Parts: sequence; structure tokens; C-alpha cells
Amino acid sequence: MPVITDTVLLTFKLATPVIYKEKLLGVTFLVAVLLVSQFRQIRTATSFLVRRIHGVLYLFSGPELIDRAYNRVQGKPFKVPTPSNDHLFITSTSLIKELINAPSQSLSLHAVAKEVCDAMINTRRPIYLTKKQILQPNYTMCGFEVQDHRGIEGTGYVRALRSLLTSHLPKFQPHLEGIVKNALLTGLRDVQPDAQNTEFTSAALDFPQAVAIAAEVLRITPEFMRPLVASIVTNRHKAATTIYRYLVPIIEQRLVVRGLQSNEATPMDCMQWLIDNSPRKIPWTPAKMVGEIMAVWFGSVHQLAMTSTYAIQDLCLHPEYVEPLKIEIRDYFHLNNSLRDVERLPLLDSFIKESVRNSNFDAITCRRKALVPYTFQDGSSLNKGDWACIPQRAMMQDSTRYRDPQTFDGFRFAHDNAQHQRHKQSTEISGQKESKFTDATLDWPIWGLGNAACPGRFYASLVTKLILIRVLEDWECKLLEPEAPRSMTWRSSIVPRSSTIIMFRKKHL
Ligand code: HEM
Repeated sequence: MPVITDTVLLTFKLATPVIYKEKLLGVTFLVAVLLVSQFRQIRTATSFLVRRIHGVLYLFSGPELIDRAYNRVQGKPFKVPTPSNDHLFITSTSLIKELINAPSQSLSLHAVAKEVCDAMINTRRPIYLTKKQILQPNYTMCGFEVQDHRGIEGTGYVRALRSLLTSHLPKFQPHLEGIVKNALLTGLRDVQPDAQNTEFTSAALDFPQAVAIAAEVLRITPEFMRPLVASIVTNRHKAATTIYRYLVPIIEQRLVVRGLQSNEATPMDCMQWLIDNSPRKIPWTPAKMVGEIMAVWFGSVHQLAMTSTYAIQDLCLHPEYVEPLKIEIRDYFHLNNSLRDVERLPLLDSFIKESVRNSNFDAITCRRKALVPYTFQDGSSLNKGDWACIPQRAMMQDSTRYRDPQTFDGFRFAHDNAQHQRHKQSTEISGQKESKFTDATLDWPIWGLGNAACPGRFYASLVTKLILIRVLEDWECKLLEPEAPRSMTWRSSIVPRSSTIIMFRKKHL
């Protein structure tokens, strides 16, 4: 019996690996079947994960990812994932034209602004609470930008800004020159020469910074914590509350005398233009008007500041341009008995343009959000919520568009213009016709394009030029560490580092 037992045992022992093997085969088979049946889900999950990882990478290396993709596809549209949506990049003339001519109910600039500003809505909540009578709960700080598709009521002011601000620039210029001079003299501590109100000025300066930081923090903050986080990040909305406190009574007072004053007595500033162009049928509240002002203020500060900063740094890095620029200013800007006209300074215009081309502060421009799924003529498609944009930095660094694009050539645009005037053929796309810093063209899309092109660009150009003129005339400047990195990236922005130190020494005139 033991033999039999032994045999059974032996057989069992011998069979065990076979049984295991069969079990293993069975399990493997089952897993395989499961995997195959779940393949689509796994593939979706994997691609979701990869997209998320790419999206997070975009936060830290957006411009590099865009540039790399641009170089890979050679002129074709391409997509870059971001944490919240996909960006479709287009570069061909026909697609760009389609982008800017698409109805705003399909592709909208203001929906892009709304996406950014939505985070800011949370920053306002405590202001609603403290100023309920003034600020309606449905009021949005971003004013005109916050509707997805900007209605007729919102466009009047931007139109007014475009025409009135631009036409008043010669009148404003002496005052702007005074502000720039004083700001430089006081090490940027006093930007208001007559120092009427330092509390308001510092709130106005703090506001764009506070909102930009809050908007980014809130994008990654869970919904329920947003009011608290917004309050912490904005120091209990200090800057915004101060601005409202000062501007609302001024607007209220101006509304009382609306239409009763003579032209001479009517103030000449952006607030007045806003009042004059606000709807009369369903009037805006003073708070809504202040929101509009703050939205324009917010939009006008960062890009202008970055443009001027990089231009001053470029003066330090390329001192060979200082002398020719100074000569041009002396000969054409200070001409006796003539208007101090920055339009007479083609070398300065070219230098600033090259500075923007070379150290572009934003890798993308002309953002439009798809409010509905959208398919371009070439078949490139956008899902609802995705953005279409132009990869301006990559295009400006493209050797098929610009000769020797990695080299800083401060007068490249002036030379091309001169060449154009001499009716010579240029090989550069940007040199085919005379160009200016304020152009809003397919070759120079930094201001956006079409009807939405930046209405503040003539003002921005004037201020940047006045800053450079003052620096060139009164100051010697150099970078403390010329080799150190000058910028850092966040999403598509290429922001000047606050650690970069420029040393200014006043010239003895
Ligand atoms: C260097 C400085 C500036 C740059 C590069 C710049 C660039 C832009 C761009 C790219 C757009 C979007 C246009 C589009 O996508 O088609 C825009 C819109 C706008 N910009 Fe500027 N901007 C600058 C300064 C200013 C200033 C100083 C102001 C105000 C005085 C201003 C007011 C606006 C407004 C109100 C809009 C919205 C236009 C609309 O709603 O139709 N910008 N800007």
C-alpha cells in the first residue's frame, strides 16, 4: 500500500508542475483576454496619463516644447497638450487668416481671457462681501473680458481706447516723459512725479502682480478652498479694494455731471472715455466701470514692462548700439522747433523690434478658444475648449523667415526698410515691405491680428521708446552678471528674472 501511496504521491508530485503550468497558462490566458478586452480603456488611460505628464511639463517648459514641435513639423499645424486643454498651433498664412476671420462665436479671444480671469473671480468674493452695495455678486472684475463671446456692449470702450488713446498720445507725451524721467531718477520708487497719492499708486502697481500670482495659484487649488487661498495670496484683496475705494467715487461724481459739462471742463482720460462709451440704455454701475478700467490696466502692465525690461537689458548686452541710437535721438528727436516725434527714429524702432524678436516674452500670440468643436480648412481640428494660436517665438527664430535668427542684429529691420526704400529685393519675409514696431501683420503678430489687435499698441510703443530715450540720454547702464540667465518660463511666458541686476549710473550732463 505504501507503494501505491508512494506512487500516488509520486504521480501527484510529478503532476504538480504540470498542474501549476496549466494553471499558469490558464491565468496568463485569462489576463491576456482581459487585457485585450480592456485594451481600449488601457490605451485611453495611458494616453490620458501621457497627456497629463506632457501637460505638467508644459507649465515649466512651454516655450521649449512649442519650439521643438515647430521645428519637427516643418510648417504643418501641430498640437501641444497643456494641463487644461490642447493648443493647436498654426503658421500658414491661409490658416492664420481663417483663425482671425472665424466668427467669435466659434473661436474667441475673450473666452481665452475669461479662462484666465475665471480664477480671479474667486479673488473678488470678499470684496463682494465688504462692498455688497457697490459690487453685484454677478459682477466680474475682468469686466469686458469675462464673457465668452464679447457682446456689443463691451466693444465701445475698446474701440474708444484704440482711437482716443492713440489720437491723444501727442498731448500726453510731455506728461509721460516727466513720469519716465522721475521714475528713473528715484530708482523706480516714485512713478508719479506730482506724488498726488502714493496709496493709490502702489495699489495700482501691486494689483497686476497680485492678480497674476493669484490666478496661477487658484488654477491648481480645489474649488472649495479658492476663496480662502485667494484671500491669502492677495493679502485680503488689498490692492483691488484700494483701487475700488478711490475710483468708484470719482466715477460716481463724473456720472452726476455727465453731459452737463463743457468740452474743456470734461476730463481727458481713459476713465472719461469709458463713461462716455458705456451703454446708456442699461447703464453700467460705477463698480462695473472700475472693473473695466482694472481689466485694461491689468492687460497693459505686464507686456509693456517685459518689453521695456528686455530692451534695456539688450542695450547693456550690445553697447555698440548706444552711440548710433544717441546720435539718431539728438538729430531727429530734439530737432529745434519740431515735435518730439518718436516716429522719426527708425533705428530705435528697429532696435526695440529686434529685442522683442530675440527675447520674446511670450512663445504664443493670437490665442482663440474654441467655443464649439472647430475644423480648419486643412482638416486640423479643435475640440470644444481647446485653443488655436500662433507660435510667434518659434517663427521669429526660424532661419527661413529671418537671416541668422540667433544673432542679435539691432538694426536688421531698419536695414531692411532702407533696402526696401532703395527698391531692392529682400530675401527675408519680414523685409519684403517696410515694417514698424506697431505693425499688426502676419509677419509681426505680437499685438495680435484682425479686429482684436491690441488697441494699446501705439501707447505701448511710445512708452517703451520714451524709456529707452531717457536711459540712452541720461544714464550709463550695465548688467551685473551679463552671462547669467535673464529669463524664466511659466506656461508660454518668458518672464524676465527679478534676480537680474542692471546697474545705472547717471551721466554728468
Ligand atoms: C508691449 C505691450 C503689449 C503687447 C505685446 C500687447 C499684446 C496684445 C495682444 C497679443 C492682444 C490680443 C490680440 C489678439 O489676440 O488678436 C492684446 C489685446 C489687448 N490689449 Fe494689448 N499689448 C500690449 C500693451 C497694451 C497696453 C499698454 C494696453 C492698454 C493701454 C493694451 C490693451 C489691450 C486690450 C484692451 C486688448 C483687448 C482687445 C479686444 O478686446 O479687442 N495692451 N494686446
